[in-house]
Amino acid sequence: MFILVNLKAYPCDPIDVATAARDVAEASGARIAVSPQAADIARVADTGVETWAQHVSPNAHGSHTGSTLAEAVGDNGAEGTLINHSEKRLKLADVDGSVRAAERADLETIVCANNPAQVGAAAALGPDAVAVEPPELIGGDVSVATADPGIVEDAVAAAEAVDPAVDVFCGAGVSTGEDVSTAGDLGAAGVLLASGVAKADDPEAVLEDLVSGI
Ligand SMILES: O=C(CO)COP(=O)(O)O
Repeated sequence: MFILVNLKAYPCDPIDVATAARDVAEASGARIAVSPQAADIARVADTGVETWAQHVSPNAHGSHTGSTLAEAVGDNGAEGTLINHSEKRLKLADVDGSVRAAERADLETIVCANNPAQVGAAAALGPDAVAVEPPELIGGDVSVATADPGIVEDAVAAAEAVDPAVDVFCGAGVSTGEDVSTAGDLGAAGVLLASGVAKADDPEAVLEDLVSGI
């Protein structure tokens, strides 16, 4: 199970979380990545933790003011990127363009989706993975795998029907090792989470609990 911690725009210290994630990953052998604000990618990557962008733009180099260029993200130490997060929705053509931009920059990709139908559409674009995150459960206290196990199972089936090579993640409300374990039992290859770590008083303790569920 891959654990990806999305820091969104939460007011946590990205270096504190990155250092904790690096240490827990090294001690446990678990794969843990941190996805900070684009402006923080280089210094988060410098801690040695696996670093992901929260978004890359569909455009290549050129006259695109305000874009998050995939090549720049990669040059600053990111190994992968989320695309089409629920809080950063893109048009279908731009999801495709962002996946292609990430591929050109050698970034691993996870395309997020609201539901199993969107998971199927996202899988057809050929990312490395897709993630199902019901928007109504994001930021809540109950894990998607507990609140709606069927949506995870249906997402796994939807991706499998389109492209068995595409892994399926789930996210929303994940905060404990038990949540990680339940997600794995439903067929997820990993989890995305944010508030459980970013808002924690002791992110390292939460991460240690999370990896206990792998
Ligand atoms: O959006 C998410 C991860 O990308 C999930 O957020 P929460 O873990 O806060 O529910």
